[in-house]
This record gives sequence, C-alpha cells and structure tokens, in this order.
Amino acid sequence: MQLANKKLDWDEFLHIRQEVLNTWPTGREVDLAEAVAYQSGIPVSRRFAEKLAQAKQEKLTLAQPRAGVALVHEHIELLRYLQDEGGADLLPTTIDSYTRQNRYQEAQSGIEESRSVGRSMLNGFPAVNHGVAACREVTEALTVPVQVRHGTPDARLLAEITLAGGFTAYEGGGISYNIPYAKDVPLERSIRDWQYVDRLVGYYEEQGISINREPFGPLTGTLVPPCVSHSVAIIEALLAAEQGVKSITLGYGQCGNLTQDVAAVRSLEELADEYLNRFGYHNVVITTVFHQWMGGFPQDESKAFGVISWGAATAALAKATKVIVKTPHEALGIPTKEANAAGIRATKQVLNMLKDQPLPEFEDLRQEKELIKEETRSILEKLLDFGDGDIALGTVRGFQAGIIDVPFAPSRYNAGRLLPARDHQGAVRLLDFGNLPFREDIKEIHREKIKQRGQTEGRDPSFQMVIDDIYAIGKGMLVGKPR
Ligand SMILES: CC[C@H]1O[C@@H](n2cnc3c(N)ncnc32)[C@H](O)[C@@H]1O
Repeated sequence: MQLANKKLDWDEFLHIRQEVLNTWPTGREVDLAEAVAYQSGIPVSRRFAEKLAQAKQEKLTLAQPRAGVALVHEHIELLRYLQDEGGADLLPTTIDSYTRQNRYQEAQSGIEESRSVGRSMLNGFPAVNHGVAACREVTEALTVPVQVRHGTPDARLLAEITLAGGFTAYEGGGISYNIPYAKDVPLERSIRDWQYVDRLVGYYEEQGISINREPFGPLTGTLVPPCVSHSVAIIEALLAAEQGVKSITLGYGQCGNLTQDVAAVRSLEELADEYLNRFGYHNVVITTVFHQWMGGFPQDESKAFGVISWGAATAALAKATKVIVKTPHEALGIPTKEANAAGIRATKQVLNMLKDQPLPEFEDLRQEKELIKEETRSILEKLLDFGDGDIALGTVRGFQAGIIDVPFAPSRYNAGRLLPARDHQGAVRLLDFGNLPFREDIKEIHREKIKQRGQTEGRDPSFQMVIDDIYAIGKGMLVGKPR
C-alpha cells in the first residue's frame, strides 16, 4: 500500500507485531495488556510527559544527560549517580550501537565480554538483549523519569520491550534516526517502521498511558541550519500525532549564536502549534529540547565546561523545556559517571542563575525568528505539494529532489548539496542552497551576511569557511576565522 500519513489500522499493526516480536527471543516477554497494567502503576513522579508538561507550565528548563553502559547493575549505578550526585531532572538510557542496527547477536557478545573483563564493552545499554524484567529493574531503581535514547532506523522491537519495561519516553523518528545515522536505509521503510512505533505509543495513550515522544532534533549536529532541523521536527510531529501520540518534545541542536539559537527554539514551538492545529491535531502537548553543542568539542576540560555552560545559558534564555547536557569528556569518548555528573551540575548552576531573567524579544531576535519561520514554511509547503497534501509521501519525494537536505548526512537518500557556513556573528547561514525552495530575498540575506564575514576576514566566501567552522569550537572559537 502506498506510503501515507494515515493512522495504522490496529489489525494490521497486530499482524506486523507478530513478526517484530519474533526477531529476538526477548520479544516473547512482551504482553501488551500486562505492559499497560504495569505502566499504569508507575507513579506520576516517574512519568516523563507529566514532568515535561509541568516544566512548560512553570517556564522551567530541565536538565537531562546521555548515559548507557552494557550491564544492568552498572547501568543502574550510573543512572543513580547522575540522579543523586548530578542532580539530573530527567534520565536517559542510551542504547548501544549494535542494538541500534538490530545486531542483537553482537550485542550479546558485548554483554558477555563486559562480564568477563569487568567493564562496559558496549557504548550503551543493550535493552533488547536484557529484556523486559531487566528494564523494569532499571526504571524501578530510580526516582526521576527515564527515556530511551538511541539512533535506530528500525526501533520497533526496542520500543515494545522498553515501553513494557517501564520507560516513559522514547526518542527518535523515521527521518531523524535514519538520514543522520544510516547509509542505506530507504526513507520509506524507516518512516513506516516509525509509524509502527508511534502507533504503539498511540495505543498506550488510548489506554490512558501517556508516553513522550522526542524526534531527534540535531540530526548530524554539524552546522545544521534551523530551517532544516525544524522541517524534520515538524514532519515527525505530524507523523506521530496522526498515530495518536499526545506528548511531543521537539528538538534543536545549538549552533552557537545566541540570537539565532533563541529564535530557533521559540520559532520551533510556534511552527509546531501552527502545523499541528492546521492538520487538526488539537490536543497534543508540545515541549522543546535544546541540545548543547553537538559538534567537535575542545579536549581541555575547562574549555569544555565553557561550551557546556554556554549551551545551558542559551537553553535557559530560550526557555526550552529541557536541555541535553554534554560532558567535559566529550572530545575523549564515553564519559565517566563523575564527568557526566559534573556536566549536569555546571548546567544546573547556570539554569538556576538565569531562570528569573527573561530575555525580551529585541528586534534582531524577532527578525531571526521570522526568517526561520519563512524558510521552514517554504520547505514544508513544497513537501506538501510533492505529496499531493500528504507529508509522508511528500517527504520521501522531497528528499529525492533535495527540497529538504541535511548537511553532512551519510544517507544515500539525502541529496547532500547544502553548504552551511557561519556569518561574521557566528550564525549558521547557507553558502550553497542546494535545491532548497527559498525565495530570492531570503537567499540574498544569507549571501549578504556571509559576504560581510568575508570582508571582515579579508577573504572571499568559500568552502574553506565551512571547514574552518567545523573545527572552530574544538579550537576554542565559534567562527572559523583564518589564522
Ligand atoms: C548523540 C551523540 C552524543 O551522545 C553521547 N553519547 C553517546 N553514547 C553515550 C553514552 N553511552 N554515555 C554518555 N554519552 C553518550 C556522545 O557523547 C555524543 O555527544
């Protein structure tokens, strides 16, 4: 049947489900009626959607780290430490790379190797292999809500097991966990597989159990213009809402210029409300998540804390509902629990100092917000044209035509023709627009700002600016000025 943004028929869902649950032995542990009963017994203090809704109402920004290790008790110890010593308001369980590619046999080997060498030999928690009971051991050991964070194009079994396992939030989407994470997964397939995930969440919602869904905002995390990540976020919100998801957190990866980043967070929520209401999804609670800088980090831990604190400050001033925290070990690899907790404490220090300091909407901020909204609408309206009104179909066709294009993405289904570069104030602009459907006046704004940068640096705008910008923050700067 042709791809469409239509709620999955329940009987068809159940038919697919048999195949999904049989892809690994632990799938047989999932009993949906029992899982709903278990979820309904989780206290509201450990429910993601409710905690996010409350933070939105109180205009607070919550802090959440990333974290995951191979073995159950070590993972519990890690999460407890981040909760108690780090002060995390929300917790993750970051899933390992084998599980993200459905390579459960290799995840199993990683578990056994971790047991024999006495340290984590996986870069995350292999939830599918551990199964439902182990997931419940993890979530019951904590006092704050826990979310599954990963990067999985086919995340159906992982969703079945972790939601039955008491996790109350689930990250990802059919575009955001394919294009930046995979080389050769057809977009149509990952969108369909994520319609299954969202239909499962919709089923829990129909039973009165709210599960929060968070499309992955930053995408490749490297100079991604707000209009591109916003377009993906809005598309995945529409796809999720159609399946019955009611709690959606839309994300954006910090670029580094305060005006652009605050404009990005505020425009994201406004665009989400605009498009969800236009398509008749009126009772969805939208929150926002700001990801601290996702690109290359300085090795020096003091400089890394500078980057972390700047991300915390921007999240607070933007009034994002939550901020995803980095660690001073970012440039080195998987952080120790101490380094991870330190990143959270630094972040919360800044959030607390800024929570009563509203940032007024000054003229440049208002203009930047309007620019981002115009650019995002240009992309989304063209995608809807391509899909004859259907955003799922339009997205697949739009990626083929480069109407939407994610810079530096590995997927062969991405055109890869965009060239972003910073302007002289560090905002991310476009040097090459690829096939983005922008009006000439919008393109002129980008050209003018990059030209100004060239003049201040005494060089013509070129690809070298892109390269310099990619390394700049790791070298202690924001704009990659020539030496
Ligand atoms: C989206 C990529 C980000 O997730 C972070 N990350 C991935 N796996 C883990 C992990 N197991 N523990 C802590 N942070 C992690 C990584 O540092 C990177 O910044």
